[in-house]
Amino acid sequence: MVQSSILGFPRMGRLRDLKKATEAYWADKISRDDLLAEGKRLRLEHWKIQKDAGVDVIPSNDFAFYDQVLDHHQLFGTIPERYSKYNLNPLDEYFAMGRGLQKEGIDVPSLEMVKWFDSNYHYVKPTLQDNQQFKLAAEPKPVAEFLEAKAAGIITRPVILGPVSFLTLAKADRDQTVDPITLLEKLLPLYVELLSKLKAAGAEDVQIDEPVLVFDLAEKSKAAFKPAYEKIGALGAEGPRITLATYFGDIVHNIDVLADLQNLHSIHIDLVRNPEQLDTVVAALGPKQILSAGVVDGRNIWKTNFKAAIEKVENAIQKLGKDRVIVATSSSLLHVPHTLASEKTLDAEVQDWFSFAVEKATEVVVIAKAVTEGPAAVREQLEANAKSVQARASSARTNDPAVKARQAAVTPEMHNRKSAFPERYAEQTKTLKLPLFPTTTIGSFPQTKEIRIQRNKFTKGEITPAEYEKFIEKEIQEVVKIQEELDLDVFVHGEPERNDMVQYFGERLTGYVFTTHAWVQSYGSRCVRPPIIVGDISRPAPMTVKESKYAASISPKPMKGMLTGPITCLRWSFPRDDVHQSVQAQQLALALRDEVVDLEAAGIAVIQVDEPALREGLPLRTGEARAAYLKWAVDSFKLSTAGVTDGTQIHSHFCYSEFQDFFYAIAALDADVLSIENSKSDAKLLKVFIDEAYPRHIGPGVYDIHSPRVPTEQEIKDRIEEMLAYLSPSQLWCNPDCGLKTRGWPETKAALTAMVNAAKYFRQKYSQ
Ligand SMILES: Nc1nc2c(c(=O)[nH]1)N[C@@H](CNc1ccc(C(=O)N[C@@H](CCC(=O)N[C@@H](CCC(=O)N[C@@H](CCC(=O)O)C(=O)O)C(=O)O)C(=O)O)cc1)CN2
Ligand code: MET
Ligand SMILES: [Zn+2]
Repeated sequence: MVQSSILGFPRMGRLRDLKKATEAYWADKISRDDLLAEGKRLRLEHWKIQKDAGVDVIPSNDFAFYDQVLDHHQLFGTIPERYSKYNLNPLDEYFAMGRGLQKEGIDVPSLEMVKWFDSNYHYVKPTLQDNQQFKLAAEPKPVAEFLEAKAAGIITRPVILGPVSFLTLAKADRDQTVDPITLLEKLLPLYVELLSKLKAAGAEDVQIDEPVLVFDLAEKSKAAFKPAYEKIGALGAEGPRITLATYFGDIVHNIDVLADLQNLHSIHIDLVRNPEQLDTVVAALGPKQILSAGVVDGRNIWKTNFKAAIEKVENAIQKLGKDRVIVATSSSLLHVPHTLASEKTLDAEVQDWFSFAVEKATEVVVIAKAVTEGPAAVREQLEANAKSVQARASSARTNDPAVKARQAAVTPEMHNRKSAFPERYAEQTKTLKLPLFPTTTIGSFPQTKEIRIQRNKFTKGEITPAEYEKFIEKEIQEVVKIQEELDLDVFVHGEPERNDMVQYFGERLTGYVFTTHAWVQSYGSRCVRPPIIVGDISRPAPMTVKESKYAASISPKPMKGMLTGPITCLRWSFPRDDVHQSVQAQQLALALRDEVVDLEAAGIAVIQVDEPALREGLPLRTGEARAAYLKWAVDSFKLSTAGVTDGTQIHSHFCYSEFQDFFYAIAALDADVLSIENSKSDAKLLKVFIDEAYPRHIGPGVYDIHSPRVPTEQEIKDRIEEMLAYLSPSQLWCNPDCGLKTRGWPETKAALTAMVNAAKYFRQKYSQ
């Protein structure tokens, strides 16, 4: 019998229950026991959903209160001393690492958070010491959660991050020099101990994720697989059967590693992203090894094409036999929303094209049944599926001849500004007249409860568009006044009208549909509701001009217009899977180009086009694919921004990624001013500016906005001082790491006051 399996389930709950409980706990509105109980309730509910759907292999330990990678810090006893020294209870210590803590004499920033592979999920980077010791937690979470499920009558397959991935994704702590992979020998006994404990608790199977196998691995990481899995495999019958899971790419370039993994029970591969790897991987399996075939997409919301998925699985069965193949999701379902059943406002035509986590659970079961018992056993489901796949392929929604015609008319010149930076800058200074170390913010100001309540009322029709507009104007007045008081140099309107920087644009563009409950975890308690691209994209009307124009009309200082760039709109949406992403990006770029030109015409002389997702779209492996991506991605940004005159200053913004090895691409965008997250990634990034001899203006973030912690003026001065070792005073801007929407007002004002004071200090110093 061919089994069905899921690699991980979204943990927020149907109505973002985990987010609500976690934030209530942080606000001291519920107790620790309440939060722990809510976590337990959600885990149970999610196991039951999968069990009721008929899924054979159900994951556990895929749950986390903040991030599943961060969990391993407590699991392995690698909590940096700056957190452990307070002897907090484990939950608070865990949140302190995730989001920092500033309370009752405690003042500690969070650990660094970065993108999880090429997704919009963020993990907390394991951070290790030169003299790192490891110690398995007394009650390891994977064991506890396995037992919890078992007590409810559900036998699960616990998931843990593998040792090679844990160490490869880790970094040395600030001021430490250790290369984490060299700690393998010390770490391995903990895996052995944990696996024995899991086995003793009754776990027959464990999923060990080694997603780094899809990278071009450094030799040291690659060589670590052999000793790691020899040791783990040596447990034999004393340990559980191991499924080694890879996803988000193929493992063909690392196929020789499989020879060292022959004592593992099964190997999971992503056959949605890279179906062509099947033959190579099958050929490299040991004689008894099982293939876990990831054929149901864990990263997108399109209904699985059963016919195509069944063909892939049948292909594997032909070579391996029915008892050596498992049907699985391509990756964890963490990246898709909970259930389509919550969507009450989607057009029926498109609703039938989608499948979220709950629906995907049924999909793996149907596919497994089809290949086990034959198609007749699930005839009805197969017929219904073929019908929706066909309906989507032939829908008039997907094809807009006017958009196609406009794309055909794009010329190379449309990608370039009229003059080079020095001439542009000369024009810009005529109108802008900025001081040295100009201060600005990244766009959003706190999205207060009041803003969300008013927007909610507006969405529900409880207040009129005019009333909502009036409310937004009042908010803009407020942030303009505050920016005046803070004495910032380039103002923003604060983005109060935006629910999210991508969703907002999705809601205003033709070719998109959007949802009401389709939330996906982005980091910690924060979620996004990615809009869905279903057809060709165009802009029926200006999207941001009204608010920017209003803000400029009441502000004495330059007002920065604020847009989300084409690549970020694409990456943070659920994209189409029927046309290449470069086509979708160009359509977005053309829509945004019109918006940029309209903003300029409305008198907005500084326009920021955010592209924080540019880096995450970079193919995970080096080589030709990367060059091809960068060509169309950079072109899309340039196409969206190059319609303006020299005197209009184009800014762009980057955050949430490691940029050291990517700065050349950001430089290629030819933006006049960049703001780039820097405050947690040490001086590595700064060094690049010298290496690249970066010629334009730049504001590396001077403080971390992900934490409620307020930086001191001295800290900010130290940051700027550090930057001045790499950049000249005339090119440096002063700004936070990212937008302030997730922050409260008191900490925002305090932090910006410190920032403005620090900028003034250097302005004074360098103007003498
Ligand atoms: N798409 C996207 N990806 C991104 C980022 C980003 O800004 N956008 N930033 C980076 C980090 N990720 C982030 C992701 C989310 C949030 C964030 O603040 N999310 C909000 C939700 C934002 C939102 O869409 N809010 C809506 C809906 C708000 C809401 O919850 N409404 C309530 C009702 C209103 C109420 O009583 O609060 C409901 O629907 O139940 C709005 O403002 O209108 C949250 O989780 O709290 C921040 C950063 C990288 N990736
Ligand atoms: N302009 C946006 C903001 O300030 C940029 C955010 S990047 C994730 O929120
Ligand atoms: Zn940002």
